[in-house]
Amino acid sequence: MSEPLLRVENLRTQFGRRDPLVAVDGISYDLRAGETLGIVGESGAGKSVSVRSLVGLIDDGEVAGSVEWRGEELVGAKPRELRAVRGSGIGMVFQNAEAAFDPIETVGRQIVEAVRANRDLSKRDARTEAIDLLEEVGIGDPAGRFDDYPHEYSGGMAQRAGIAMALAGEPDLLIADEPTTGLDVSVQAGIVDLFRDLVAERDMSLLLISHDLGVVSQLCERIMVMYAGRIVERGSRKQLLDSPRHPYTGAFLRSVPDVDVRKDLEPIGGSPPSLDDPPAGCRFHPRCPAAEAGVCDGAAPPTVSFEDGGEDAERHEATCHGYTDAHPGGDAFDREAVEWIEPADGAERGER
Ligand SMILES: Nc1ncnc2c1ncn2[C@@H]1O[C@H](COP(=O)(O)OP(=O)(O)OP(=O)(O)O)[C@@H](O)[C@H]1O
Ligand code: NI
Repeated sequence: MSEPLLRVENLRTQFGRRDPLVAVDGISYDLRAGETLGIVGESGAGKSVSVRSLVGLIDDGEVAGSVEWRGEELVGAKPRELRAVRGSGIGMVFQNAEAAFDPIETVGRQIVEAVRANRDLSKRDARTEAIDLLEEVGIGDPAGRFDDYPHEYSGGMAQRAGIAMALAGEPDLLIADEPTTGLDVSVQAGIVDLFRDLVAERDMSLLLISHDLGVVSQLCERIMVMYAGRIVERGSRKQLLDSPRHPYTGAFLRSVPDVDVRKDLEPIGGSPPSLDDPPAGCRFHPRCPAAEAGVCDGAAPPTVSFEDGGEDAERHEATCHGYTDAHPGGDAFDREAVEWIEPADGAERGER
């Protein structure tokens, strides 16, 4: 297997010192070339902070842990190095595309600048490249729209132009944070198709953040579920959608419209905890229908692994007390399926 492009280890981001708010609390994952990984979760789970922390975009908080990009450590790297990585290796797309542009400069000139910042091209060649990029992202009449100002683009076109900006440095990884949120449903579908084409044609990796499981499951082979600053479950799209193992994942799936099946939605009761004083034990326990007093509110839950999904199965893991003997369990917890149990930090090893 090739070395991962991105290796995130125990990433932790906090804001404030006296009463710190830990927005991202020790998350780890790898991303290899060509992989598509989605992070889903409710508002406030720490999804955006987690990806901004990767590339030096947290200016008023402290980032700890390790983020290796092609073997190069990014946590604590110099601003110049981080800018270089953001310019060429990693492209970023945000929800509010218009904010990626300077309102008083034309879209075309800004893309030319982004192209030239990363590649040694003449002005003329960079202009041709910028027009090609606008065409690639689906802007009709790209040469004609080159001299438009950002506000002259519709929301969907601005998002496409933002993607063109992110592609200007020929990135190997595209990080997109809620790239379709706030757009009309029909416009969203076009953006999803665009990402799918770009990933396939450019052989890029994609790290997609969204509260919209539909969008993530259309684009990502692997999915991680984040709750209150931590990853509570990870696996392939099929593993998570067909056999969710964490009660939060199950509740999350029941709370969002299905990609293709109509069903009754059940909102998750209660609200996510505040991250400046999270609940002890499993952070989901106050909302969890299967929570067990004395177990789930005690030690941090263990991470358990499941072997499902057939031959090319992903690593499927959930961080939950329900699979240990300390928990009375029930139908929701298929203990037979657990292959091994690894204690999370500070958690006791669960007996099988
Ligand atoms: N600059 C900051 N200073 C203090 N707290 C912050 C800052 N940025 C984010 N937070 C807090 O960090 C937590 C995680 O926020 P984040 O934006 O990552 O959530 P999210 O999962 O992306 O949610 P959403 O779907 O609403 O975008 C929230 O409690 C938020 O208030
Ligand atoms: Ni966010």
